[in-house]
Amino acid sequence: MTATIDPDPTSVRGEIANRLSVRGLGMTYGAGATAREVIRDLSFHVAPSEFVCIVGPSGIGKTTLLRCLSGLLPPTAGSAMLDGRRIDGPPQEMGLVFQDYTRSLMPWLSVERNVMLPLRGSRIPRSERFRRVAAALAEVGLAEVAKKYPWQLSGGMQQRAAIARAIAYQPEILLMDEPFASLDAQTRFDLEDLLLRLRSELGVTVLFVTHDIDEAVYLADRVVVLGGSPSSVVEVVDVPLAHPRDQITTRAQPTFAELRTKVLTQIRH
Ligand SMILES: Nc1ncnc2c1ncn2[C@@H]1O[C@H](COP(=O)(O)OP(=O)(O)OP(=O)(O)O)[C@@H](O)[C@H]1O
Repeated sequence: MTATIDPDPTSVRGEIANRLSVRGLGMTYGAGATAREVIRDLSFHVAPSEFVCIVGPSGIGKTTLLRCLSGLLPPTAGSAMLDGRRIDGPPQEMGLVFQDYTRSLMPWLSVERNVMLPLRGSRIPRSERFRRVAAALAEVGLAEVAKKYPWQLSGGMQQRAAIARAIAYQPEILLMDEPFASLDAQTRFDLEDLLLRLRSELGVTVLFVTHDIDEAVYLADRVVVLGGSPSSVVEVVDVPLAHPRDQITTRAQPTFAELRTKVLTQIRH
């Protein structure tokens, strides 16, 4: 990452309080008569090891926002900062899982080699790389198809391979754009719990976009609701549900239902 230090108002006596901070971010596609302003003056932050979910109606600019945060798309206004440094290229400590997972896997590489890809060129010893890849594939239930090619797998399996690649990289921050959208309910629950475990065991910071309000409430410490056109943050909902969370008992709690209603109300407004 190329980075320039920028004084960060979120700093506390010189210490960085937030991992990610987004300040007054704006994004306009195109210029002149065809310009389309998608995001305006959007601000929020993510603390170290925090799990933040972003929800909002389709087309509101969630993917655009993640592309700006991952350094793939420069915002046209405001800034996105990682540890007080302006993000202006893909940060090394970030792992990404985007919606278009089918395009992110290389068809000429086996599943195992695809998952290994981000580790190539690193100083991690070969044996450790293979260990990490095998562990990540086992976590997402793909150990049996390690030697197959992406085009030999179903859509859901390809999506899990993309998730395994992000896990094997062991990023400090995970940016995920509807990573579980095409998975069956049971696999989805398993992978949600895997993410929560990664956060509690390794302290990974997660920013997670989803259409599924129940998923957002189940996973998050805070849910950021986007709305408006151009979009910005309309509400940030704290999720005080206890950890470890459980797919059955957590979702059955009255607080869970109240939070779901609160988020849904904001989206519908
Ligand atoms: N490269 C681009 N050029 C022009 N407009 C774009 C481009 N990418 C996205 N848009 C527009 O920006 C808006 C926001 O798109 P984006 O994909 O960020 O929304 P989203 O909230 O992620 O949508 P969904 O929930 O349906 O995935 C849409 O109207 C889309 O058409």
